Amino acid sequence: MNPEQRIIVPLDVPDIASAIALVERLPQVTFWKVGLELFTSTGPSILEILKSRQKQIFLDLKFHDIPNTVAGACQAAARYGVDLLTIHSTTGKDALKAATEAIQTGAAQTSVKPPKLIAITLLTSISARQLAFDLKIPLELPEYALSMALLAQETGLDGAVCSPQEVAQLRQTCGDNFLLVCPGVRPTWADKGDQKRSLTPSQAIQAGADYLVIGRPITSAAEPELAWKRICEELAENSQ
Ligand SMILES: O=C(O)c1cc(=O)[nH]c(=O)n1[C@@H]1O[C@H](COP(=O)(O)O)[C@@H](O)[C@H]1O
Repeated sequence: MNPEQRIIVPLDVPDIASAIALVERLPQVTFWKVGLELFTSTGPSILEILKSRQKQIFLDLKFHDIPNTVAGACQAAARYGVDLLTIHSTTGKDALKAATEAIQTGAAQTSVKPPKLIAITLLTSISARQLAFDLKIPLELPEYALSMALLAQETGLDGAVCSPQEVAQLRQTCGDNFLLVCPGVRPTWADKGDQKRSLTPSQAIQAGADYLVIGRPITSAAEPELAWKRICEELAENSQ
């Protein structure tokens, strides 16, 4: 895979017109993420639009509910024929297991490939301090993120979403066949915004990420195509 194909750009926009405008402005992007904002606003029509343009789709709905509800949602999502789908590790073993079974059922109903189901370990907007003092988790952050990834792996999920700061450890422990997707990635020249545990795109790839989710550094740039190009050039330079 060339470095550009490792970048997933989120369509974090409020409506379908803005989503189409962004997709048309960045024709080089092969992998788009549809998340809570856009899917809640447009429903599945945006997925059909992306598919008609031969794009890969990360449907990032971050499911978090009881096993029965999560299974129903996963089954429905898998019918769309998307490439990646998210669920929180903290739904627990029963819900994760139910989800892995449900995506097979859903995909079979529409004769599509099941999505890769990946687990959120710990949102990249949470700092070590917030984990300890707000969420009252009595573990060091890297240990917590790793335990959430291992829970997902043991339950049969395809991979995990983690911050670039934890990806090396997860790669080492979970092995090469476990898909690792890193949001919270920031080039040196971009604002961190609400991301708390970031590294640069090159650092994240070198640490073992399969895919990077990079949003605002590209989508909020005055000229998104130039920001995209700059990131791709930095990745290419550092992959030699
Ligand atoms: O699942 C995700 O993609 C995700 C998980 C996570 O822990 N942190 C995180 O930022 N994301 C998503 O990654 C994207 C990051 O966007 P930027 O911060 O603009 O680069 C957003 O669409 C988030 O919803």
